[in-house]
Amino acid sequence: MAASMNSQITTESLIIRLHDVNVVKFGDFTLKSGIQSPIYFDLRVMISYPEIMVDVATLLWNKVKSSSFKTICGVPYTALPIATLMSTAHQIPMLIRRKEAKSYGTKKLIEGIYEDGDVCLVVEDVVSSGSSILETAQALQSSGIIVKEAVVLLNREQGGCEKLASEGIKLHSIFTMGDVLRVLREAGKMSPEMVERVSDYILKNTFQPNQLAPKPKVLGYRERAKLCSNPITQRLFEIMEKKRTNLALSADLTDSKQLLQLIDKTGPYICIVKTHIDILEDFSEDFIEKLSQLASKHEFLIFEDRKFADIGNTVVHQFSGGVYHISNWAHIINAHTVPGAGVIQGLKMVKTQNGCGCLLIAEMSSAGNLATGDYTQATVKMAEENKDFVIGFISVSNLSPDPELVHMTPGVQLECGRDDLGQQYLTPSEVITRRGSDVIIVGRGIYQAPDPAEAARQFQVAGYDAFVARLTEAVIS
Ligand SMILES: O=c1ccn([C@@H]2O[C@H](COP(=O)(O)O)[C@@H](O)[C@H]2O)c(=O)[nH]1
Repeated sequence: MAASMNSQITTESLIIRLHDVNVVKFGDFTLKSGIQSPIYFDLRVMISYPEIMVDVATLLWNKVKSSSFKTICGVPYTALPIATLMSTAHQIPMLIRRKEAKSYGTKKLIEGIYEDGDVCLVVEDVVSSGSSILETAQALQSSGIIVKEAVVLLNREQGGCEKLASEGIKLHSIFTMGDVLRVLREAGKMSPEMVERVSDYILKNTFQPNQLAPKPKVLGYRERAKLCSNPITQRLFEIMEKKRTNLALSADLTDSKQLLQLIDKTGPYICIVKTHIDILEDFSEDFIEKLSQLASKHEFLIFEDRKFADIGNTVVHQFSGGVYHISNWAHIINAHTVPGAGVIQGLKMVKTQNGCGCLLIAEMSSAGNLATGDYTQATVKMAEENKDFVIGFISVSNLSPDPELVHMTPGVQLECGRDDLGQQYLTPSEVITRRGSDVIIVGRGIYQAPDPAEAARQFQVAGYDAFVARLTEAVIS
């Protein structure tokens, strides 16, 4: 490793200082790709140590100063302040990539001044699979900016460099995982056993250039059922296995007689009936009794799509009381996380008839919805912290590798498209095979079809085939 231009900073001394301020952590960590790692570099800690930030920015700059670029762009968020330091110290204009395009105003993905064909250097803190650098590079490229090089503090040596090279991006790094292990071992800050454990992990967890990230193992429904501690998810996966279906019927009719007929006809093909009980014109206790009888007859769970979204105290009453007494009959409910964790605590307090699991609405299918980015991530965290009651997500993608958390996706039809009010449709194979969701939720695609039972059968086959394709792909890759 070379000493930097600033004679005070060597990469060795920087590694030791990063270790001493707790940037390097040992344990069991889940990386962005979903795989486990015994070592984690939390470089966000650096912002509390300005002198380290300046040294990192200096080292990065020295590494690339002979390259040719007109602007620099940090991968959000940790690399943003580092890129800012490089920009101000060397008077190189900076660009910022938005994680989501604004839905108002300029709707820009890239902030800052640039012209078509400008060359931009991407700055990042750590690279493992290379996917974060690639996301930023692709956003820049889609705005007409050329990305040929990226610079990173730590290359974890898990295939990111090769992946970026295969996409035409040359990666420069200050140090590698091998350097970290050597320096920390020589300084007596890492035991030989831990060095061996990490080296072994790196050897076994290298990303292939044609793979954005190693796919976590795809489990069958029977295996998932066995892994679930919550009786509702256990039961759901058992039904999915037995009936070979991942189809939830969104039973959005307003007449109870027609609704019961629809459910009876489609019952053999579904694992869940999703209701909006408050749209029924003629709700009665008798309807609930008949719905529960159909649930036993056809073996499906009842999901009331009430979307609780109030403070804990209020949702207690909404769930247990009022006209509908949802807690007496629903197996599954759902909640928005906008009120904070109190909504989960409130719902969890209610005594239920069937035991009840809650899905958190982490993403939505409708155009322009705000359940994205940090909101989605915070929702995933809430789910992981409340697994005694939260059984998964309403989402349009796979958000957690945890086999106990189930993903259910609305906005599904046999062809992609949209309705006039912002609903956006994906196909079963997009949702299940490519995006890794578990359950397709289908409403109008079934109940507005000329023959709803036949439509349900088609969705059952399409959804299940899509799952088998995901299993098969996982085995082959
Ligand atoms: O993000 C969401 C959350 C819930 N829904 C509900 O799913 C069904 C979809 O019905 P389709 O007729 O298949 O469009 C409906 O009950 C929504 O309230 C959703 O669509 N998107």
